[in-house]
Amino acid sequence: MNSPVTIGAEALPELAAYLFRPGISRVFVLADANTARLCLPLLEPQLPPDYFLIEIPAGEEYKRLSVCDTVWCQLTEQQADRHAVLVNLGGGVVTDLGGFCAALYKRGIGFVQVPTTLLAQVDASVGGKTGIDFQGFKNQLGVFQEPLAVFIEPQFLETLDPRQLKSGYAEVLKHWLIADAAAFDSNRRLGWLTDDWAPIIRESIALKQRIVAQDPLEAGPRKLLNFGHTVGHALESYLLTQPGREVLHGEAVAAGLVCESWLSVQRGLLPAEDLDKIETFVFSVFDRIPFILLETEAIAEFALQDKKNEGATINCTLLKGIGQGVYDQPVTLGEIAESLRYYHRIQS
Ligand SMILES: NC(=O)c1ccc[n+]([C@@H]2O[C@H](COP(=O)([O-])OP(=O)(O)OC[C@H]3O[C@@H](n4cnc5c(N)ncnc54)[C@H](O)[C@@H]3O)[C@@H](O)[C@H]2O)c1
Ligand SMILES: O=C(O)C(=O)C[C@@H](O)[C@H](O)[C@H](O)COP(=O)(O)O
Ligand SMILES: [Zn+2]
Repeated sequence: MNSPVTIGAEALPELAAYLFRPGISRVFVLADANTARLCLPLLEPQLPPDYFLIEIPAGEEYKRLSVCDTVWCQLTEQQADRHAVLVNLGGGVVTDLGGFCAALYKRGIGFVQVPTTLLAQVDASVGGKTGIDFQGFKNQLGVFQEPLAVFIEPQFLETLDPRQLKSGYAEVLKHWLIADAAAFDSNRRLGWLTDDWAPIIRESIALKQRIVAQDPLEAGPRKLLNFGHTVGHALESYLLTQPGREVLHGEAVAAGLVCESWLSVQRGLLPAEDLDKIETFVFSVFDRIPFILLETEAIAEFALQDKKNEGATINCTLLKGIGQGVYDQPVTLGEIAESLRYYHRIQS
């Protein structure tokens, strides 16, 4: 069942009411260095006075096991019991890692998500995927565990870097491509920037929750939400191994949307003019990610660890039209590399 989500100015007051309920022994807040500084001041008046802050460093490189160790150590030192609640205040790194830590601590304590990036507000905070990166592979360790509730205050986005806003927009675009052709069409005319994110957040969350409700453990239709991620995660993971060339999750997903749309055309599923519309929209928002042709095979190899795969078969989510995703489409390593070469060609 989907967790309850509150979006808007009422979100933080509702969180306060939630945390003051009887039965919660202590409130722990997990934040990264940036959200502790920039977002905690807005949240703090809503927290019980004896809350305990656990602060971790910011960035994807810290979505890793050693950081979970420090979180579990602090929970243990503070004698957190099973009735403690962890409030994850941050972007997708904090909501993924915090959810994972909460799910494992004493076999599971409750957690709530307070997402502070656009990416986490439209995607990462809902649906119950939690996890960390391992051995260079994205989200290699994780569990499905729904939060107790999600509280979304769009005001947090006011301090967010525009590059991070764009990164979140890639997941919004993904949602439209798999299931909402009308939104894709109207927004490609309007452009990506807005000063009112609330309606976009509301619609994205509703669309994601509809899909998750059908298939919470990703045995079938939830794979639609992974469109762009077979190639996107491969590119993101490869570039994480290249100091100074790291890209944001959403930036890699945006490239993945183009590559996997191209694969959809190659399969005869998507008309070429739709690929053209998708590319035009993507490149109106995102810069091209630079890599050289010699790197395409090494990037593609990361797709061998994709979680949708079955044995040696790489299963991709593709499009059979704008707004119509289709999952479990086998593709070869060679085709993935070819899609990256296509992306490289349109870069130059
Ligand atoms: N679980 C899921 O369903 C799901 C979905 C999509 C992405 N993800 C994961 O989410 C992660 C990416 O999340 P992200 O893009 O939010 O990155 P992030 O958590 O690293 O946040 C991006 C940066 O913004 C800073 N920040 C956060 N909120 C801020 C604010 N309000 N003002 C100023 N700075 C702020 C952070 O400190 C960080 O430096 C990836 O690891 C990805 O795999 C998970
Ligand atoms: O919620 C989902 O399902 C998704 O696939 C959403 C993705 O945007 C997200 O990046 C997710 O973490 C990817 O999961 P993974 O199973 O491919 O690691
Ligand atoms: Zn994603």
